[in-house]
Amino acid sequence: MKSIAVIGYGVIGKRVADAINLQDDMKLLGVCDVISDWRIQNAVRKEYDIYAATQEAADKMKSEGISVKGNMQELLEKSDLVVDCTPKKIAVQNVAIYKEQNIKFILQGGEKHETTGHSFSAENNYKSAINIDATRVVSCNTTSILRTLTALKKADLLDYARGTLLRRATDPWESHLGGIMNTMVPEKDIPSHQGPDAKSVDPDLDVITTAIKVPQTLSHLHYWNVKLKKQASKEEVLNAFKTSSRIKLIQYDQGLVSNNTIKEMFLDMGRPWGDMYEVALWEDMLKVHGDELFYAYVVDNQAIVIPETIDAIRALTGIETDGAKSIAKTNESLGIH
Ligand SMILES: NC(=O)c1ccc[n+]([C@@H]2O[C@H](COP(=O)([O-])OP(=O)(O)OC[C@H]3O[C@@H](n4cnc5c(N)ncnc54)[C@H](O)[C@@H]3O)[C@@H](O)[C@H]2O)c1
Repeated sequence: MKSIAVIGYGVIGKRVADAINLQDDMKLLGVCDVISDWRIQNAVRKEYDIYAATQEAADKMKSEGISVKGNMQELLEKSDLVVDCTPKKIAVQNVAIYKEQNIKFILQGGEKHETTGHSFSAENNYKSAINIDATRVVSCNTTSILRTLTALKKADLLDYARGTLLRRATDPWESHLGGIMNTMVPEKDIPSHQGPDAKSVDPDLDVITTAIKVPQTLSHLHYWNVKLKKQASKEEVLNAFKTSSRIKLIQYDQGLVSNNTIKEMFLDMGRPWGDMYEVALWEDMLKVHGDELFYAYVVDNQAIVIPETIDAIRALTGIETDGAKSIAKTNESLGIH
């Protein structure tokens, strides 16, 4: 049983902590943060051991009646692996501490590939992460790109892919602080960073992305134009996507006509926070025209990297050397069917 620490109990960290807690081959040792408000009270309610990243944070937590188990160093000393879910610029500073402590670590997509030298997407490169010291679970958008293009690649259908990403402006809980309203903000640079980022996992992919920020908070929406290696039928393409357990084919004709209706369905399903770990790809919208393929999907940015992180823990600690088995185990625990 491997002992896992989570540093940063925010949007991603709290979900990763719960997901670790659901596994029978790893143990959540504790969560570490600097906050002392309602956000960390969620961890108190769940009876997680709470560690403070700084002395100042420890004092504040104690003054709020939070029982502090120890400091970050003490948590790391007891752990086999740490998942750092702090914001960018902070995680990168923690890397020196993890290396000094000689502890395996996983960073999230806000960090650069160079920080770990390995980037992870379970269905693509699980094998290359087995027993290594560090990886970066790529961002929500990049994870969706890799899942979909890997499925096409494995079916020997993929020549090249060009995608346009409509990106949510901010996370729901922070929408009082920022985000855009009544406008759309295109990214100046083409390609946007997500296409090149997918190549940090799979350098062979020929993928170019453009991106635009849109005024809503629920999820991202991607439109893709793919050049296939040969003329194919819609059925062949769908069969390729069906080989991924983390792509969910959805029907526009079933009333799933927007990102808010999709979110509502996942809330109805009883998923925590209405989380959608899968890429929701419209089956009836998908079109094949000769050797050209067109499709669109929705990405729940807050949820999609959670199963990936659990698989990355199994790979790095070596508790499962078969990627397919890890994916199946993670899926079962999170209700991905
Ligand atoms: N939010 C998303 O949709 C999303 C999706 C995919 C990947 N990511 C990536 O995940 C990472 C975390 O993002 P997030 O959205 O969860 O951020 P967040 O701001 O919601 O949470 C970060 C947490 O880290 C804590 N923190 C800050 N400084 C700390 C320190 N020194 N020690 C310990 N804890 C500290 C904060 O208090 C907060 O609770 C980033 O790399 C981000 O790019 C985010």
